[in-house]
This record gives sequence, C-alpha cells and structure tokens, in this order.
Amino acid sequence: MPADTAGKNTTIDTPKAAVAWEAGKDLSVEDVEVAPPKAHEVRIQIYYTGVCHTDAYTLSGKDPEGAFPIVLGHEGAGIVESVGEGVTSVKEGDHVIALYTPECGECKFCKSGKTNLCGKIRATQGRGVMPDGTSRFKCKGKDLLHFMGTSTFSQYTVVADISVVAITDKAPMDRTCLLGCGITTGYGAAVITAGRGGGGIEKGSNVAVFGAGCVGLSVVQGCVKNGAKKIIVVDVNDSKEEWGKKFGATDFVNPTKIGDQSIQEKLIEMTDGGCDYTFDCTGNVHVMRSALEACHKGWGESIIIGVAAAGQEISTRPFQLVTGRVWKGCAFGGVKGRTQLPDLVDDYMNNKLKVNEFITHRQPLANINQAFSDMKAGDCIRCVVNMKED
Ligand SMILES: NC(=O)C1=CN([C@@H]2O[C@H](COP(=O)(O)OP(=O)(O)OC[C@H]3O[C@@H](n4cnc5c(N)ncnc54)[C@H](OP(=O)(O)O)[C@@H]3O)[C@@H](O)[C@H]2O)C=CC1
Ligand SMILES: N[C@@H](CCC(=O)N[C@@H](CSC=O)C(=O)NCC(=O)O)C(=O)O
Ligand SMILES: [Zn+2]
Ligand SMILES: [Zn+2]
Repeated sequence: MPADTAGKNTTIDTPKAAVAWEAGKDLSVEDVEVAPPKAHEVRIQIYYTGVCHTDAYTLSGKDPEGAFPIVLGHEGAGIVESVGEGVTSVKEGDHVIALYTPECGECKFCKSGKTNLCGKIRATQGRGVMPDGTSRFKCKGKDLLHFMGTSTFSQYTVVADISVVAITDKAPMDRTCLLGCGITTGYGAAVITAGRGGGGIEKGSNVAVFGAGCVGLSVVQGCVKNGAKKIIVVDVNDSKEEWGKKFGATDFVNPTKIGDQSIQEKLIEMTDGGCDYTFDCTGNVHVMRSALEACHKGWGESIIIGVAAAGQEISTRPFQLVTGRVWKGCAFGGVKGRTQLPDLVDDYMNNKLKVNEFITHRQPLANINQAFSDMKAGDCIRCVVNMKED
C-alpha cells in the first residue's frame, strides 16, 4: 500500500476494498483505485471498521436507497492521508471518525438547533456519489458507489469534509470506530433525543429497551448515565439478560415467555401504568407498536431507532397518541458528529463511556464475510474488522 501519496494529487491504485457487486451476494475483496480528494474532500486511510446491521440491510437488497456495485461500511476510524483544496477542519495525519450524518453548520437543518440531520449533501449521499455527483472508487474499470458518505470497507476512502471529525490520537482506533455508529446511536438516543426538550431521559424514569444488541445496550448505558430507575431489557434471546445486566439494566423480559399476556401489558404492569420511555432497537415494526403502547398514558415517549425494510409500515390506534403518548425517532442518536463526537471519545478515554465491552468478535479484511456471519449470530454484539490485515 503506498505510503508516499500523502498530500499528492495521485490515485492510489493498490488498496483493497470489500466490494458488494450485487444484492444478496457475499462481498468480494478486490484491488481498487481510490482517486484523490477534490475540493472540500478528505481521503482517509481506514484502520478499523465495525460491521453494523444497516450494512447487512443494504446488502440484502431491502434498502430502497441501496444500489450496486457499492463499497459498504459506515462505522470506521482511520488517519487522514490527504485533503483537497479548501479543507480546513482536518489535516493530514489527524486521527478521525467517518460521519454518515454530516454536519455542515450552515444548512437549514444544522441552523435549526432542532436536529442533527444535515441537508447539505444528503441527496448525493443517498445516490452513492460524492457531492459533485461522481465516484472516487474504481474496480475492474467500473465506478463503484459510495455508501452513507463513508464507505469504510475500503483501506482508503474519500469523504466530504463535513463527513469527518478529528479526535484525539491517544484513542485506540480499533475501539473508537464503534463510535461511528452503534454505540453513539443508542447512547445519544437516551441522553439527547429522548425527552420533550431533547435533553435525554429524566432521572427516575422507567424505561424499556426492545432489542439488546449494540444499539440497545448503548441505550441502556445512556439511561444509566441519566439516572433511570427501572431499565427493562426486552429481547427474544435469553442470553441478552446477562448482557443487559452488565450494562446496568434492572430487569429482563423475554416476550416469547410470558404466556398469554402481551409485552405491552407486562411492561405496564411492571411500571405502574406504563414506561416513561421506550426504545425500539430491533427494526421490527410490530415491536415498534408494542414499544409505543407500553408507554405511560399522558406523557410516555417511544423512540424508534431500528431500521425497517422497504415496504414496512408502523401502525397503532390514533387513540394512543390522542392520549398523550409520543412517537419519535432518530438517526445517529441525534448526535452532531463534528460538534459532539470528540467529547464522547474523551468520555471513553476517561472511563465514563463503555466501548471495549461491546467487542465480541474481530476479523481481518480478508474474512469480512465471516464478520457478517458473526454479526448475525446471537452471541455477537459487535465485530471489528482490521482493515490493514488483508
Ligand atoms: N437509527 C439509526 O441511526 C441506527 C439504526 N440502527 C438499526 O438499529 C437496529 C439494531 O441494531 P443492532 O443493535 O446492531 O442489532 P442486533 O441485531 O445486534 O440487536 C437486536 C436485538 O433485538 C433482538 N430481537 C429481535 N426480534 C426481537 C423482538 N421481536 N423482540 C425483542 N427483541 C428482538 C435480537 O435478537 P436475535 O439476535 O435473537 O434476533 C437482538 O438481540 C437495526 O435495525 C439497525 O439497522 C443501527 C444503527 C444506527
Ligand atoms: N436508506 C434507508 C434508511 C436507512 C437509515 O435509516 N439510516 C439511518 C442510519 S442507520 C445506521 O446504521 C440514517 O442515518 N437515517 C437518516 C438518513 O438521512 O438516512 C432507507 O431508505 O430506508
Ligand atoms: Zn450503523
Ligand atoms: Zn448542514
């Protein structure tokens, strides 16, 4: 892999990337060409990437925005190799995390103070191209699409300068990569998105978290931080009870083992009328309904985090909302990546945020398909892929 390209306007023509040529097929590790960053773009050498269920979702063909061939991956950390003209926010050698939720600071969304979503490059990002409408990846003479503005399953990637944040070089990248999606998403949902003022769950809240994967356990971690009273993990997999308790959950319910009672009835009974907050971390629309209906009348809030497949819709009786329950959702936990992510990394470095505990599996890039299989097994919370080991 060339190490002397930094700062030079050259295409890197030997890195490897895991290419998704077609929906539903294994990834193929290929030699790719990665063009230099244009103005307001950054080329990053990716060191480590997590594999998230959203990568599998898009690979499956169920993502309405999914197109192929594409370089997937959106949970990555690395080092800036070179920057294009006009880039001032990061420089060569900076340790960074790629951001699938960019932050330009200038658009209507960024200026609203009401959301972490940024509108500046969302249209091109959704079409799998850079903001100028073209790709920086080539393989076998074909252009490859970018994914979520990050494409971290490549040893080198190019991102918009608003889609990357510099963090301390003291933090181990094989862990901080997970702050690029799963951990930040769940934690942010609990400490930022939840609550009418968006300040997170209040101290003393009773909470139910549906689905105890990386995202759900991160919600648990956020609820502990904000002083929740009851944190009930709901999962169909009994092994998640121990995981939930490790992160601070107080109770566990397996909804398949409560007889004739519905899960919403069970949770209402356990919380004297319903939960103050519930979180869907499964992507299952039936679970989303249960999560809403398990909320306390008058004020309970249910936050949708899980990503459901194309064509799936949520439903409930409108009466559930008329009587004061609130349905909302968030991407990346409501966290503003460039403004707020460095603080989360610092919290991790100061032992205030668990990250290491989520890593159950590791694979080299050559075994990335195994990393997808690992992720789908019930004993995996997160698998980290070493992008330098091919
Ligand atoms: N909004 C956002 O910004 C983001 C959304 N996501 C989405 O969040 C979701 C969760 O991600 P992740 O934590 O990685 O996923 P995991 O699959 O690791 O965790 C989901 C958990 O939910 C369990 N589960 C499945 N069905 C049910 C059910 N009916 N009731 C209760 N529990 C159930 C699963 O059990 P089992 O393993 O037995 O199936 C698993 O333990 C995904 O849909 C992902 O795409 C992820 C990141 C960001
Ligand atoms: N492309 C999908 C939507 C997938 C989705 O909801 N992505 C989340 C992040 S999930 C991360 O693992 C997100 O950022 N949503 C906001 C956005 O602007 O995409 C579809 O079309 O269904
Ligand atoms: Zn993700
Ligand atoms: Zn913006």
